[in-house]
Amino acid sequence: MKNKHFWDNFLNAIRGIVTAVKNERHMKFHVFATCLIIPLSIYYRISKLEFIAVILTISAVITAEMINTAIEAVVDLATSEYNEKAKIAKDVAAGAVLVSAVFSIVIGFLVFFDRVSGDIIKLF
Ligand SMILES: Nc1ncnc2c1ncn2[C@@H]1O[C@H](COP(=O)(O)OP(=O)(O)OP(=O)(O)O)[C@@H](O)[C@H]1O
Repeated sequence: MKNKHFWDNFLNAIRGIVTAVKNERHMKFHVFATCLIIPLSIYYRISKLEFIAVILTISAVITAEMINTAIEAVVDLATSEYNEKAKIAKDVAAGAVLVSAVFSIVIGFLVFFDRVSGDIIKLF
């Protein structure tokens, strides 16, 4: 019985991820970026610590985007009228995505810029 409960919750969570990817343009971009960054990390043999930073960054961005999506859905469910509290909830949730996205760019720059630019220079 407990196991069934666990699997139901697990499947609901997977469904939540699939729904977010299907419906949210930004989520599609995050998945695309992840599919690019992981092989790039392997190709450049980045250190374990750098990889930890990359993974944490990816999960922070995706998590923030999913929470933002959930908050947008709940706010839209609560009101279709203009509401100052609705505005605060949506703006703050969007702000969380922006914070994580900005730091992901900083981490990406610190980890990959020298390596990628070095390879590009070698090409010419
Ligand atoms: N009910 C509302 N009351 C007040 N302001 C709102 C309301 N709904 C949306 N807004 C404002 O409009 C902005 C955009 O809201 P919207 O729901 O279109 O989300 P979005 O950022 O465009 O996300 P997405 O593109 O993923 O749907 C919000 O950040 C908020 O400032």
